[in-house]
Amino acid sequence: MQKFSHDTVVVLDFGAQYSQLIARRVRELHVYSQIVPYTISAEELKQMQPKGIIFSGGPASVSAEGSPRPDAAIYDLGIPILGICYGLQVLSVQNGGSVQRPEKREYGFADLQLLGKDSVLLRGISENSRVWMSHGDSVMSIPAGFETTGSTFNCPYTVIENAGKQFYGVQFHPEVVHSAQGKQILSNFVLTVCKAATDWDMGSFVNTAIEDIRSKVGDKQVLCGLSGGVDSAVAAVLIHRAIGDQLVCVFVNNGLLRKGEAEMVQKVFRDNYNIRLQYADAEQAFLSALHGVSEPEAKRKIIGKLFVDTFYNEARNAGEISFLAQGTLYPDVIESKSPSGGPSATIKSHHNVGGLPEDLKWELLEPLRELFKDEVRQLGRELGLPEEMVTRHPFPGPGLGVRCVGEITKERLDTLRDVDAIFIDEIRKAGLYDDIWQALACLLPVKSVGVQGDERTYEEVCSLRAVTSEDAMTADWFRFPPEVLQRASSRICNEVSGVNRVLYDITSKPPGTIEWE
Ligand SMILES: Nc1ncnc2c1ncn2[C@@H]1O[C@H](COP(=O)(O)OP(=O)(O)OP(=O)(O)O)[C@@H](O)[C@H]1O
Ligand SMILES: O=c1[nH]c(=O)c2[nH+]cn([C@@H]3O[C@H](COP(=O)(O)O)[C@@H](O)[C@H]3O)c2[nH]1
Ligand SMILES: NC(=O)CC[C@H](N)C(=O)O
Ligand SMILES: [Mg+2]
Repeated sequence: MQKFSHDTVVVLDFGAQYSQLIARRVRELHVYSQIVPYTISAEELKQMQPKGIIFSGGPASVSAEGSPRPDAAIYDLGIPILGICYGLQVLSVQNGGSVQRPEKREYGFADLQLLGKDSVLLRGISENSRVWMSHGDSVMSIPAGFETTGSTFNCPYTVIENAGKQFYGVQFHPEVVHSAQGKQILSNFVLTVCKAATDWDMGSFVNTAIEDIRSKVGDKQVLCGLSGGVDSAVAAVLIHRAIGDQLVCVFVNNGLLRKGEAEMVQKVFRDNYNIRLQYADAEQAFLSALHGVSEPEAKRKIIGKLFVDTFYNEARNAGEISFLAQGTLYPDVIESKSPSGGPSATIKSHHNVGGLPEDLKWELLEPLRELFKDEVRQLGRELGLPEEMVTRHPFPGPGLGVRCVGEITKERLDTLRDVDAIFIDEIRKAGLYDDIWQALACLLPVKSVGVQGDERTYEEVCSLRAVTSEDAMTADWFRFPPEVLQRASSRICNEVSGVNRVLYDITSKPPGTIEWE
């Protein structure tokens, strides 16, 4: 590991769903941040010379045997540390404090009481500031040299510190928006305690990313899966800036695309960019492999593998390929598996992460892997991508395959394409497209009885979904004016043959996910 080129705060990942959110909050302060696995040695960290270290939360209990511990020599590096939740607990235990699981767990909101001590970490924080908790274990005694600066009703040691050593710990999660002054606390740590320089922005991300891509790729060839979505478009333009014609893009028509999409994507790219683009018509291969499959993870694995097979096929016409580039973002990674191979839970295998074959014969090039969607949009603007491209709703690689709930057939896909097109059209006509993070339609594996023109019908049911979100990690259902849903519903039943019932999905994430499968 080399020294970072910017002042950096590293996040030691203990498997929290929120690790990358911590990094992103630090970047919002214009300080570079990167996640590293908790297993990193103190020696490696020393070489990287971070200005500060944040210990993330994590699902384990510090009292459990084999629970994750950082290298204890980290405490001798003289680098400021902030422990969050599990991070606080591990910091306490390794320095001589104790942690136990009390009867009462604490999930949700709490009011932070300040204990009247002058704490740099708590500067500007108000009495009873709302904080968000999610823990079963609690610190029961703090290490020698530490003092408590904040508490809550259920948790006496909510904020602890050893100001001399610049070690801090908080039991709540300052990185989530529900902690009202969380940003201020992170800013106090990063800017005041660590004194990190605020020299990071998307412009410097572009320069660093271009340098990284050049040094990784050398004079080799890269194949990039281009979907027409914002992530792969940004990745392709960024990589093209770095290595020019060593890049070839492949757009796969997997038969699971939306109405008119294949034509549209090719046109936008051929009209606007001078990037080599190959079109792969793989509809038959995808549909026959998916025939009779309805289990979501099985579908995802099949689709992931077929994407790669298609890329291999296309590579034959593209020269000697060494890298597969994808527009993978952080939320794709965290839901599929822990970024550091650590202990977080698998929610679903995103086709471009958990769905990739283990013996992929090319190296991966994923320059956006650490970023969230809104950061990628910012980057797209920085790179001059057209606004309609930058603001497009996300569309998953497995496409309508995971929206045709149950069995996938060409006929059901065509029906779904028509439903989707009407829904999106009505959203655009109502001027709501940009207020919504993502809108989608699913076809459900049930039929319902209806009456049309005095005749009994027994046909498919579709479900419409629209959500608001910041980063796809959590989402809420969009509150439509009723007339928009009404227009969409009557147009769908009138214009799409084979559908006689329309539902609107009012599930947030969690407990739902955005896609149905
Ligand atoms: N039809 C496709 N052809 C080629 N590559 C694809 C296709 N669909 C997805 N991919 C690859 O998988 C990656 C992940 O897909 P994902 O949908 O997350 O990103 P995206 O399509 O680029 O952007 P968005 O999230 O806005 O839809 C893409 O960046 C791209 O590399
Ligand atoms: O490229 C992708 N490949 C996938 O396999 C995949 N699965 C979900 N998504 C998109 O990710 C976001 C979060 O989706 P979920 O709440 O359904 O997990 C939403 O924006 C989903 O559309 C995918 N994107
Ligand atoms: N969110 C967390 O980091 C939780 C820490 C630990 N697993 C607990 O339940 O207390
Ligand atoms: Mg997409």
